[in-house]
Amino acid sequence: MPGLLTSPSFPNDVPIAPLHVIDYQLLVRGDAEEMDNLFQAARELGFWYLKNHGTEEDAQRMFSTFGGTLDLPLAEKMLYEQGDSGNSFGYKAKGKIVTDKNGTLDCSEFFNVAQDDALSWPTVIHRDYPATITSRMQDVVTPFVRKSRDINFLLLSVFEHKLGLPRGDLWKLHPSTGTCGGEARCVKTPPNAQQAGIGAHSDFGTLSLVHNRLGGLQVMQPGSDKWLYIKPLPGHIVCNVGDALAIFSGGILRSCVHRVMPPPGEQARYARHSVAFFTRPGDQIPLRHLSERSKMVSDSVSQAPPGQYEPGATAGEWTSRRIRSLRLKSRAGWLASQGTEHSSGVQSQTH
Ligand SMILES: O=C(O)CCC(=O)C(=O)O
Ligand SMILES: [Fe+2]
Repeated sequence: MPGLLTSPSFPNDVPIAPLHVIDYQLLVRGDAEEMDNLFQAARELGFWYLKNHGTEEDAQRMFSTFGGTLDLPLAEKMLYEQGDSGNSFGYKAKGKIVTDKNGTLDCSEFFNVAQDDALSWPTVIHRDYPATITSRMQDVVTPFVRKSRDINFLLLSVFEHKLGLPRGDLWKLHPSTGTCGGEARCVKTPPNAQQAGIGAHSDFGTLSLVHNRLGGLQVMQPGSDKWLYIKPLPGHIVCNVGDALAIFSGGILRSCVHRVMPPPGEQARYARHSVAFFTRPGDQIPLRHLSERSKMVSDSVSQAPPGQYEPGATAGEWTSRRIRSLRLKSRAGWLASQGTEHSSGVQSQTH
């Protein structure tokens, strides 16, 4: 599959975001310095690389499984289209989402598989998927989802500790009973694209794990108006904080605006695939800062405008509202889909 190649190599004349590299194995061992590094990365930019995570082969199998699915004829993929009701699971066709305030439509397609469906397989919780996915659910998708979720839970335990929250406080917002919006995704953008694959947005979940082969992912540092590329590093996951975790932490952890542009330099001639896993809170969990549980969070909330970290919705309601707005294909939808980063002045959406 040519689109999965890492060559031609990433050019060295484009601006690159200076992300911290976090060693997962050091976190597993409870290394205090690495925990500090992770906390610093999540507070500053909300993006970091993760190495030694042990899921590289699982991710490679996801690229093949989902890459093959996205290569199916359009009519077949459309049988699984997510629709306009605010549901994220299934297929998102090209041109369904606005990427900027002028109403420019996106050129990316994705396939999303619900964490709930992967973990309960063969019991269906949300929806059905094409045979290219169901035939690999047990040996590819479910292990990827389970391992990615475990990684995020370890990262959350570090954040609990560093935020002064009681142990388990962030975990329990992601219960294993009931439904949640967590999902695995593969994004594909065509070769020689002339517009954004995914417009500026912040992720609306808790934590995202992104496996990149070709470049194109860009992030904007808080207080800057410049886009910086995130250079794919072999064997490294790009991790980022989503809006829900920014809200729970009263803004201490940053959910930063990012987008997907055509790959830089010679890489632009190829189709680009990425594989991601999104941890999202349980659908019934109220999205609200945890200031009653941590003095650090309460101090942060007390300095923010009233209501900033209290959108007045459950995680499930909020996610579906955002997706519905994104698909309105209008300037109004674009504005309504903005997440916690609206305060930065960047015109962003949430995904
Ligand atoms: O494709 C990527 O590198 C990132 C995708 C992304 O930001 C998203 O799906 O929310
Ligand atoms: Fe994203």
